[in-house]
Amino acid sequence: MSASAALRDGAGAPQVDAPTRARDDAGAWTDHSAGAATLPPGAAPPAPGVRRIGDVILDVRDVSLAFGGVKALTGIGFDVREHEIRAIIGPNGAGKSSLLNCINGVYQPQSGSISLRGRAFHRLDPRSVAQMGVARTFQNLALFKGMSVLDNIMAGRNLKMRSSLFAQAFRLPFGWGPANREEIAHRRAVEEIIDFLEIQPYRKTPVGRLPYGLQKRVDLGRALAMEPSLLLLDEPMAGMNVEEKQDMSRFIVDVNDEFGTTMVLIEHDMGVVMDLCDRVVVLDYGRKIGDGTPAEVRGNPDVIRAYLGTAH
Ligand SMILES: Nc1ncnc2c1ncn2[C@@H]1O[C@H](COP(=O)(O)OP(=O)(O)OP(=O)(O)O)[C@@H](O)[C@H]1O
Repeated sequence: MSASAALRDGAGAPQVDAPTRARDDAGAWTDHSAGAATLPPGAAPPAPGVRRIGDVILDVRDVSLAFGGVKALTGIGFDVREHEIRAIIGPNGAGKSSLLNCINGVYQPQSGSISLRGRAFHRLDPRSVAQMGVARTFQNLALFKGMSVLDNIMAGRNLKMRSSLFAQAFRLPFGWGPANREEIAHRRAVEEIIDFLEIQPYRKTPVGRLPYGLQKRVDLGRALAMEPSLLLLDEPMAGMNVEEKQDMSRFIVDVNDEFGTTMVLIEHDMGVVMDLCDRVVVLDYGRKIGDGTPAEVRGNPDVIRAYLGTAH
């Protein structure tokens, strides 16, 4: 199926099953679990634990970024609301990764502003942005392939560890001392993530020996270990087969439901985008050409033209 057909039909190739509950095109809540009913737009979610879209937490205003003569982003503005799943889509080279890299502090835009809960990111490095609660997964995985699943996720916990390297290096024996107590608490948190992502059988397996889909799940676990309030997912389904995509879709919905984590994801599979996301930003040649619900974006002539390749 062509990209334009996928966009029109809201289906990627291959199609991924819808998660257990989602919003329909009119913004109504739909719970696909047994006995669930569709609520009118704006109505309260159907059950406790199901997310409520809140106020704007990430505000991107008029962001421009150039690499020499290449304008990667021009005057981009959009917002993300608490508990929302937001997608960034666009053809290759549209500027999606550059935008994510601006949001997590890897790139400093030449103009514009980005703020999280009213706090501007200006000139903040990636570590400081991470300390503000922004975590990220990577298109090409950022895992230590020779280390176990457990140790990789533990490494993601690093930012939350308070005791100094000195204290960790000179632990007191028999489990005493703050560094030991802290490590026990962090290990417990990591084990909970491993249970949540259903990767217990692989906890001691070196990540490099796992199938690609499971490695992507470990990368998600590494990011979750930071307990982020905003999670940036760079092509979480890239390179996956249908079954792996279904699993990852379910975990994204579950993370959003159970932890209330707000998410921004870059994704090429239109079926995934249309099923999972509340609102979609569309980029093309570094400019924003669409922004709205999946239904709005799907019917936007500029977006259709960009995907047909006739917009330029
Ligand atoms: N570090 C860099 N140095 C120079 N040019 C860059 C750099 N990063 C991105 N670009 C350019 O900026 C533009 C946007 O690239 P970007 O990777 O953000 O697009 P994308 O939408 O993520 O593409 P894809 O879907 O192929 O990953 C492209 O023209 C790219 O060549």
